Amino acid sequence: MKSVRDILYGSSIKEVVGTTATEINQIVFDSREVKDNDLFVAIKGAVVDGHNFINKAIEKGATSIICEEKPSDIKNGINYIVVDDAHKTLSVLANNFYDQPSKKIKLIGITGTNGKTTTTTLLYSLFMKMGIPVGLISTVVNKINDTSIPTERTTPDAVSLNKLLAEMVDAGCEYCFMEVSSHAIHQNRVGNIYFSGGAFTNITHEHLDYHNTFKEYINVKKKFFDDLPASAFAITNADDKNGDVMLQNTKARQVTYGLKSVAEYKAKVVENNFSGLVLSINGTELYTQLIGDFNAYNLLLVYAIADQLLEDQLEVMRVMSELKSVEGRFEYFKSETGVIGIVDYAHTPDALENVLKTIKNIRTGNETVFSLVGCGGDRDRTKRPTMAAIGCEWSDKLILTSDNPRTEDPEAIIEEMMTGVGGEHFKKTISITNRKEAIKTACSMAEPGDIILIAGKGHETYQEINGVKHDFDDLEILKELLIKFEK
Ligand SMILES: CC(=O)N[C@H]1[C@@H](OP(=O)(O)OP(=O)(O)OC[C@H]2O[C@@H](n3ccc(=O)[nH]c3=O)[C@H](O)[C@@H]2O)O[C@H](CO)[C@@H](O)[C@@H]1O[C@H](C)C(=O)N[C@@H](C)C(=O)N[C@H](CCC(=O)O)C(=O)O
Ligand SMILES: Nc1ncnc2c1ncn2[C@@H]1O[C@H](COP(=O)(O)OP(=O)(O)OP(=O)(O)O)[C@@H](O)[C@H]1O
Ligand SMILES: N[C@H](CCC[C@H](N)C(=O)O)C(=O)O
Ligand SMILES: [Mg+2]
Repeated sequence: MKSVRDILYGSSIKEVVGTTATEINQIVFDSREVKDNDLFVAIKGAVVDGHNFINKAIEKGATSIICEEKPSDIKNGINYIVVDDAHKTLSVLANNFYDQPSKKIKLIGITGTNGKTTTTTLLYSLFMKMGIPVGLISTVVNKINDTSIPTERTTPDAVSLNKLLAEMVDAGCEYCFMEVSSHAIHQNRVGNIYFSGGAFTNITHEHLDYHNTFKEYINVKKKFFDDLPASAFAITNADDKNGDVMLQNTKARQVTYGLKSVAEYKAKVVENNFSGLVLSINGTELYTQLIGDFNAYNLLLVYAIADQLLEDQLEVMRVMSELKSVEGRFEYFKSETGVIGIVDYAHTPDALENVLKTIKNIRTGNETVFSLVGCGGDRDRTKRPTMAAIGCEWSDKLILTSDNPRTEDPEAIIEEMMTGVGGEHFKKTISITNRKEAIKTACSMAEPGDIILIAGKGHETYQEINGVKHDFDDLEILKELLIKFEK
């Protein structure tokens, strides 16, 4: 058991009412999860203020409270520790409670708008195939060696993150590959975490509902690199307009990769078709089963990181050629009559454009490309017209439909998307609110050889409507309907 004092080490305290000698069971920041002898941290959130739940937490058994403002009704026998910034303090407490697990594992964090899940998952698979014990923290799933742990978010909160890292350390993992979302950097979920390496994929329009401006979004990502220690490496994409900005103030050792610019890790696409990508990396050819120009960047980054960590480059390349596409990331299949169905998690304008350009590059000629595109509710609204505009520019037939409407009216979301469709494209665009009906329509219209892209939900196995998650799996539905409509 640890006392409050034991885990406060490294935080700045304004005032203590009561004592810090009390032993605690767990650190909790949601009053609904408090149990006997827990420490409750009151956080001012985006929606509500955790300070309003202090008394609820005490009723449920909390004996110590971390807060930014001392409540007016101080309860007897309860300890109140007043701090400047509860979010920051939470990360200090979590690191100390689990004995700084990030210092006992080689933790590599990958940030950027697109490509985090793909690169972290490929690295995890590569290291597993090479027989190295490893952990993964990603949007799709968390892994401790072979064991899967379900995940709700891309980057866990500070307490869950440290707990997970401690479990990886106990299981003997030498490395962990982790997605670092901009929300997580901004909310200090990765505060005080010790990274051995950091990498940047790219930055484009996303999450401007949360970060307000693109500049603010860039600065949040940059902070991750500013905070890396001198002993770490920091790898950036030299082809991205903001790639060098990321490393401007980092203390870490700087490394670059790119396809177009001068870089330490340099690749050229030798072949790109439906059987895979062939790359030449620093002069050596790499055959892979992954498809698409954007995966050339992902594979190059995977190689660069593996090269920073391991000795045997040829073995790394050999095993990389065995890697399969990541769940919901350009996952494709061909029906018996030759219709190609692709499911991809492209839910940003840049990702959608990349996927559609990739399809254009590898199509052979006269086939029709059907795209099914939606935008999530309660998320960045400014991307809606852009996603629709990209959809009609790069496909022959565009079906606008629902993604996860969440609490919004799905038809209103589609109407906002429609404002991005120019008059000249009206003829090729249709709106079908029901996602399953939309997939059905594409399948019924497709002729042998045509290509259907279902974008936006990738690996997700649900559709969230009004707070309820209904079973929904794009790939499963697409396969089932394509067979039904086989001509
Ligand atoms: C905008 C955002 O990121 N919000 C996250 C944030 O919420 P918040 O602190 O603003 O929470 P709040 O609801 O205002 O509540 C404030 C505090 O009161 C507490 N509370 C609340 C109610 C109650 O009854 N009792 C109580 O104690 C809450 O636990 C919280 O500590 O902290 C919470 C705890 O960690 C998260 O659950 C919540 O994620 C929400 C659900 C979310 O959807 N986040 C998404 C946008 C997100 O983080 N996405 C990124 C990646 C996106 C990408 O990859 O593209 C991710 O890393 O997953
Ligand atoms: N390097 C890349 N550059 C541009 N687009 C990419 C890249 N890699 C993947 N994509 C596209 O972006 C989509 C999301 O990829 P991925 O899940 O790897 O990104 P992510 O950064 O983890 O996203 P999220 O922020 O949602 O967790 C893919 O389905 C693909 O369409
Ligand atoms: N990590 C992203 C995923 C978006 C996926 C898309 N299907 C949607 O629901 O908008 C988010 O939570 O914003
Ligand atoms: Mg991800």
